[in-house]
Amino acid sequence: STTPHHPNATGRSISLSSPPSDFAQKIDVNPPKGTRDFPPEDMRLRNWLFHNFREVSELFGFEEVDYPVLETESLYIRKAGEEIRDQLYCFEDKGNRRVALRPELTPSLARLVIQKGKSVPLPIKWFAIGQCWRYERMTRGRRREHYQWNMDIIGVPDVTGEAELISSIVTFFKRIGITAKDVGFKISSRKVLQEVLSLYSVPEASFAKACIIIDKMGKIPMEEIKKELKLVDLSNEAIEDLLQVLSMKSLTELEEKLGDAGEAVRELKQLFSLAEKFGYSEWIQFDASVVRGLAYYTGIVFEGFDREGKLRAICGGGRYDRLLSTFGGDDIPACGFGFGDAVIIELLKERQLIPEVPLEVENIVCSLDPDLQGAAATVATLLREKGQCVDLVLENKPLKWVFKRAARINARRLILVGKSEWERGMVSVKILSTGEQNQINLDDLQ
Ligand SMILES: CC(=O)Nc1cnc2ccccc2c1
Repeated sequence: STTPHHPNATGRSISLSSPPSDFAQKIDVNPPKGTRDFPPEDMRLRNWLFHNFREVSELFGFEEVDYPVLETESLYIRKAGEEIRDQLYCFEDKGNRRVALRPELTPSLARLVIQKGKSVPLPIKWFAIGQCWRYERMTRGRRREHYQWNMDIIGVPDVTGEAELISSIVTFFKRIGITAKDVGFKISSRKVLQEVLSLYSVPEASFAKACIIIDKMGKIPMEEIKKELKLVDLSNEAIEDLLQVLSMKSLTELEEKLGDAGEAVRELKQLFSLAEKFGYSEWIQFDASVVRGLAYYTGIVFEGFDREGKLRAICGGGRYDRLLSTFGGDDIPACGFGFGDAVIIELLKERQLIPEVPLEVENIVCSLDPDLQGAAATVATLLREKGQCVDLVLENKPLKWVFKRAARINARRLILVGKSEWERGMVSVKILSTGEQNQINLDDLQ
């Protein structure tokens, strides 16, 4: 080139034609606040986790779906005071549209089900694994994105839907080595709340708001809970009664309070009896304090928890029979759950159940002679056409370098293309674990 070159400290030549300021522009190599990169080792663990999500979903006959990470903001505008609404990652795009990065997957599912309408026969059993976003002040230093596994059953009104969903999560836990000693499910129904509030003629509009307030029990002081419940028109009597019911841990106790005629007790009894048939009774318990923090739940709600009580909820879900109709769709019953990718990894670390997911490449192929680079490519292609993984050494490197890389990528075999062998249509194959080395005819290589 014509421009003068002067080696700088690193010995690499700098072309002075570009102004020195170009070199001051070192970008910030970290991802945006609250987000993560997945370098290879982390990506292998994530793939292991998602592979198990997928395998279980397919074991239960569910079909995979996906939606855009960007949705119209109105999909999430609910007036029940949810945290997910306060933290919506929303903005106005260049077409002046109000849009949002999805904070959860269920509204997208509802949108797609309505879009598909009668063309999709019921019951619908869909699953998705998608990245979800929230925007919160970094003061809390919490993550702004996570991946969620969702499974949903649309069109099944009975608690057989919820029983099936819980069975799929139990199946997942078992697959990755988690037992009923490690985690359990707290199960309740929002109909418990509904039936208590109906004793006090609380307006329907207060129901969802009351649920969201009650979901904060244990996270904010009880005085604050009571204050907020008053603000949504609950009388002191109603509040006291409600809090007493929410502390119940047995269905018998609940039945004494509500009687056995209401839907709440009946459905919970049905669910616990189905759990027996599915074989996961030891995993579940009734706990009236479970309401979950999403406004659209209308019936059974459940959450997976770690029995040591160190971690936040592992997963959660329930019945949402009104969501489709609030989006203008038909009155179709639905239930589903969300399972985040963060707490489960914390739990696996706690239990020393994080799997070894090593990089494994069957072969490393290299030529010892610059003139045989093409021959090495031929050998690599031949093996790849047989479905064998090959790391092809792309430059002429000393053997010491090749052995080091072979060890790092966990290669089983080193295929050496040398001049004398190649002339006889042979290559040298070294099994790296034993050191055994043979000369193999190219046609016999597999
Ligand atoms: C533990 C964790 O990462 N939680 C998390 C992270 N990002 C989210 C984003 C949207 C909704 C919920 C979220 C939850």
